[in-house]
Amino acid sequence: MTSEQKGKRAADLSGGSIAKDKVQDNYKQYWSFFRRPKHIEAAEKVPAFVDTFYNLVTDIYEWGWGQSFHFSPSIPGKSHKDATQAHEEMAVDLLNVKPGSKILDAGCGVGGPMRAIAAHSGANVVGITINEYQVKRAQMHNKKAGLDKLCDVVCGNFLEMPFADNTFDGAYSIEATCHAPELEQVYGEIYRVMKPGSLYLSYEWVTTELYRGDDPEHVVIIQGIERGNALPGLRSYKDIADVAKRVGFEVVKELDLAKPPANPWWTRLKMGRIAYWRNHILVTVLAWLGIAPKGTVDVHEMLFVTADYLTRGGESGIFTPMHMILCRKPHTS
Ligand SMILES: C=C(CC[C@@H](C)[C@H]1CC[C@H]2C3=CC[C@H]4[C@H](C)[C@@H](O)CC[C@]4(C)[C@H]3CC[C@]12C)C(C)C
Ligand SMILES: C[S@@+](CC[C@H](N)C(=O)[O-])C[C@H]1O[C@@H](n2cnc3c(N)ncnc32)[C@H](O)[C@@H]1O
Repeated sequence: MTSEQKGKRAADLSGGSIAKDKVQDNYKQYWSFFRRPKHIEAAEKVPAFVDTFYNLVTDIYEWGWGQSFHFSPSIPGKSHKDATQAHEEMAVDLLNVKPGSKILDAGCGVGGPMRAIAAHSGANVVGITINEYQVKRAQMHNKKAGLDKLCDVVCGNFLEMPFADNTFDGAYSIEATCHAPELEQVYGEIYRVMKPGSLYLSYEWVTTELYRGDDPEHVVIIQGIERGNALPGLRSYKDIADVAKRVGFEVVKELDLAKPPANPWWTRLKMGRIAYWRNHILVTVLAWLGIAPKGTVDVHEMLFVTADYLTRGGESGIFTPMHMILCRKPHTS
């Protein structure tokens, strides 16, 4: 059984691993990072800040989006679910792995991509996430989908992974390495744990060639995207291949999957607007009744605003969440 099981219900919204009465404080703490920019600039503080963010948003994401926490180009005549799955399967097809091989999912969320990829390829997937609550959710979903033999999940930091050198036959990361304070650190770690000759694919969040740092509107949009998605600072598309090469990878392919002929990835966000209002009312009532933790309304409002910044980033073409890079770890390094 591989298809996604029915997701979270609004009445099950929690603060992840945070105690119910601490959700509001953690939300304030999340914002305090942006009031003291030095804190997000201090690289060692970033994983804790990202962990707090995912405690706050994981249930809302699952409830309102599904088990795959990423975007995909929309495909005419296909559902969001099918378009998401196609985007995930493409990643593993490019890795060229055989059934039984062992691949890494760096930043695996609650494992939507991992399950689709394991089911499609027959590969064993090991996922890593900084967030303990996501580990529990992912393990539960893996079991429910009958994929727990192929899929394993570890709680840890992808900047220093608990895996030996040359462990994996391939690796991928889907919209996750944008959380790393230094891309070089996470690419370096992924490179270390991959076997020589194997491939790594990443879908990166970046600013595009249309972004102008001297255009105030561009700056507002990008800042809005960073603040609503726990990003220590969006990179330019230009930096990705340079970093990959610097850690030792050969770059096999690099392209922005959002560019035409792909259909816009942000239509799903725009189409959801009526549902977001319904969700807002539901969350407000549940929080008022004491069923959802205090603070859930604030988190939901933050995501509501974020959806708008993301849409503006997509429509203006200054931002893409699917700058794809495919790299090989050379045989001799
Ligand atoms: C890769 C990352 C996350 C990408 C997306 C999965 C999420 C980005 C914004 C999220 C959402 C925005 C609006 C929410 C809405 C108000 C609520 O009612 C239901 C959930 C949303 C649609 C939510 C779902 C997930 C996102 C689309 C980042 C973090 C690097
Ligand atoms: C937007 S989610 C994407 C999840 C998954 N790839 C998907 O598409 O569903 C980003 C993921 O990266 C993980 N992550 C971010 N920083 C991390 C770190 N330093 N170490 C491990 N995981 C991290 C988060 O915990 C989260 O699971």
